[in-house]
Amino acid sequence: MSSEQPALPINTALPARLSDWARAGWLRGVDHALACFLNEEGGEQDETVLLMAALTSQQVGQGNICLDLQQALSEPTRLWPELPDTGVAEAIDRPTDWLGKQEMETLTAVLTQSAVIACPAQQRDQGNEPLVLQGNRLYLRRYWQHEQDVAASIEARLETEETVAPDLKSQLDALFAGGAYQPDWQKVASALAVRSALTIITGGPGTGKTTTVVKLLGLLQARQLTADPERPLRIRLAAPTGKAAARLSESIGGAIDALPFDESVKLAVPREVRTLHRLLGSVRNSRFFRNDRHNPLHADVVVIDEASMIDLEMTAKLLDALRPETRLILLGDKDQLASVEAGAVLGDLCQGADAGDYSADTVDWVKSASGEEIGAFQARDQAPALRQHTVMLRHSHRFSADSGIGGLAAAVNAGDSERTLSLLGEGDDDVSLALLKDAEDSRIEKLSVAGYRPYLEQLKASRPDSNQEPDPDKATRDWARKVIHHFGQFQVLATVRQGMLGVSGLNERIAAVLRREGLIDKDRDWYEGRPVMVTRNDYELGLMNGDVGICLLTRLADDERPRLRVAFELPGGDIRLVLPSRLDSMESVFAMTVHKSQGSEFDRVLMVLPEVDNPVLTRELLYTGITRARHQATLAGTSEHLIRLAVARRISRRSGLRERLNA
Ligand SMILES: Nc1ncnc2c1ncn2[C@@H]1O[C@H](COP(=O)(O)OP(=O)(O)OP(=O)(O)O)[C@@H](O)[C@H]1O
Repeated sequence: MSSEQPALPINTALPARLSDWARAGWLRGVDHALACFLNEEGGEQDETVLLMAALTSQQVGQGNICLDLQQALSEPTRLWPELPDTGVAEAIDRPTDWLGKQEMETLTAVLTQSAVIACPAQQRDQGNEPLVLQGNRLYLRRYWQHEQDVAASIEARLETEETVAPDLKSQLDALFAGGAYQPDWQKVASALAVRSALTIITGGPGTGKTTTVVKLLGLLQARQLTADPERPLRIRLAAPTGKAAARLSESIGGAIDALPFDESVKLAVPREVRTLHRLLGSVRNSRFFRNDRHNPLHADVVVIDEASMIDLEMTAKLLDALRPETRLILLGDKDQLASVEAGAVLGDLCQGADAGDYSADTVDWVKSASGEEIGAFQARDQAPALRQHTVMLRHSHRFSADSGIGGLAAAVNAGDSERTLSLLGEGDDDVSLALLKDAEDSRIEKLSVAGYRPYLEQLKASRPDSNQEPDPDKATRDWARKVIHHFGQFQVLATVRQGMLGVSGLNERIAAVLRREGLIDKDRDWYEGRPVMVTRNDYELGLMNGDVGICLLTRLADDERPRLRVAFELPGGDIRLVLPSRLDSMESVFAMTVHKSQGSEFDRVLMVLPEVDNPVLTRELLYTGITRARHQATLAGTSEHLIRLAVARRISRRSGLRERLNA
C-alpha cells in the first residue's frame, strides 16, 4: 500500500471515510479514483459499495485477482498486514476495523443490489458493470473476465487421447534410457504431453525441465515427420523476460544436439527462444498484441519457460492467441515467487501437483505409453481433470537434496525454519549465514568486493588494444561478452528497495567500496564497469525490462577516441553496444531485487535481508533467492528471527482460478 498522499478532489457526495482512507495512505490514488468514478458516473451512493470497490482495486495492486469477502471479514489483518500510520485521527476506522464490523449477509445483499456490480449467478450481468460479484469474490471486471477466459481456455484443452500409439513406448524408452529414478517423471511428463493439448511441467532448479522438453519436442517432431515429412511441426519457444529467453536458448542447443534422432528431426527443433511479448507481437503503447483469437499464432506447439513469472492478464493474452489445437507446454517452478502483476497462475494450476492425483485411466495410460508405474500417485477419490495434465519433476540433477543449496531450498520450501537455520549455521562451502551486527556492518562491503572483484579485474586484464586488432569491433564484442559472463557469476540480491540493506542503499554502498578499492572510477553517473538493468521494454533498442548490461570504454573501428557504451548480450549471443544517453529507463544493478532475479542464475549469490520485518519476506522469496545460486548462497541479515518469520510466512494470492480448475 502506498504511503504517498494523493491530492484529492473534495466531493461532498462521497463518503468521508473513503477520503480519510486515501489521505491515510490506506488506499492508492487509483483505488480512490475508481470509487469517485462509480459515484460520479455510475450514480452509486452507497458507502459500503464504494469502499468495497476501492478495497478490491487496492487488492489487485497487491497481486490478488479479487477481494475474498469471507476472508476480508473474518481475517482482515491477513489481507492488510500493515497499514501505514500517517498521523490520521485515532477516531477514523481503519479498513481492517471497518471490515471487522460488517456482517456477511448484509454485505452480500448490498453488493448484490448495486447497479455497478454484476452478479452472473443471479443472471444480472449487462456486460458493462465495472465490478463483478461471483460467489464470495468481488472482482474488477477486467480481472474477472481474464479469469473466466483463462479457465475456459484451459478447460477446453483438457481433452485427452484414449489410444496409445504402438510405437510410442519404444521411442520413449530410447529417449529416456538409463533413468536412475523410479518412476522417471521426465518420461511420464513426455508421455502425458503426447496425450493432449496442454501439459504443465513443474520442478525445482535442475530437475530437468529443459532436458525433458527438448526430448519431448524431438519426439513430437519425429512422429510428425514420419507421418508427413513435408510438413514439420511449427514449434515456438518463449519465456517472459529476455534474460530467461537467453538462458533457455543457451541450454537448449546442447540438448538438441544430443537427441537420439536423425539430423532432419534435430534441425526441425528450434533453438531460438523469444520473449513472450515478441512471440505475441506487442503493439507499442497498448495492452494488446498482434496475435489474438482473430489472428492466432501459426504454431502447432508452443513452449513457455519460467511460467511462474506470467501474470493472469498475460496468460489470458497467450491463451487467446492460440488455436485450440495448438499444443501448449508450460514449464516452471511452482514454488517460486508469483508474477509481479496480479495473479499466481502457475501456482494455481499446479495446486496439488505434489500428490499427483492421477486417475486410474491416467495411471494405465502412462503405464502402456511409457512403462512407468505411477499408481502410488493415484487420487484417493476424485481426480481433477487438470491434474492429468500436470507433472512435477522431483529429482534435482544439479544438486541433491542433501547438498547445501538443495537441502536449504527444501527446508525453506517445507517451512522448516529450524532446519533452515541449522543448515545455514553449519557454514558449508555452498551455503552460509552472515549474521550482521547492524545494517551498517562492513561485512556487506567485504562480501560484495570479493564477489565483484573478478569481473572488474577481468575487464581490465582482457581489454583489447584496438590498434593491434585486425577487427576491433569483433574484439570489442568478444571482450564485452567475456566481461558480461564474468559479471553473471555473482549477484547481490536484496529483498526490499529502501534502506541501507535495500536495493538503493546496497547499490550505493557497493559502488562506494569498489571505488575505494580502486576497482571502479565512480566520479560521474556513467563509469566503466557500471552494471545496469533496463527497467522498461525498449523495442527500438531491442532491450527488455530486466536485461542487464555493463558499461565499457570501447573503441570501435569508426571511433576517433574511446567512448563509454553499455554492452548487452542478446538472446542468441550477439552483443549490442548502446550509448548511455540512449538508455532512458535503467538502474545500477550491483544489487537487484529477488523479483528481478527470477529467470536468472548465478554461480554465487549474496542475499541480503532487511533490518526489520517486512511483509514481503516470505518463504517463496527466500526459496527463489536461494535457488538463483548454482554453487554458493550466502544469506546476510541482522537477526535469525527474521529468517524464522520469512520461512513461516507464505504468499497467498486470492483468485477463483484454483477453485474452478481443481473442481
Ligand atoms: N535424467 C537426467 N539424468 C542425468 N542428468 C540430467 C537428467 N536430466 C537433466 N539432467 C542434467 O541436469 C542439469 C539440469 O537440467 P535442466 O537444465 O534440464 O533442468 P531445469 O529444470 O531446466 O533447470 P533450471 O530451469 O533450474 O535451469 C543439466 O546439466 C542436465 O543435463
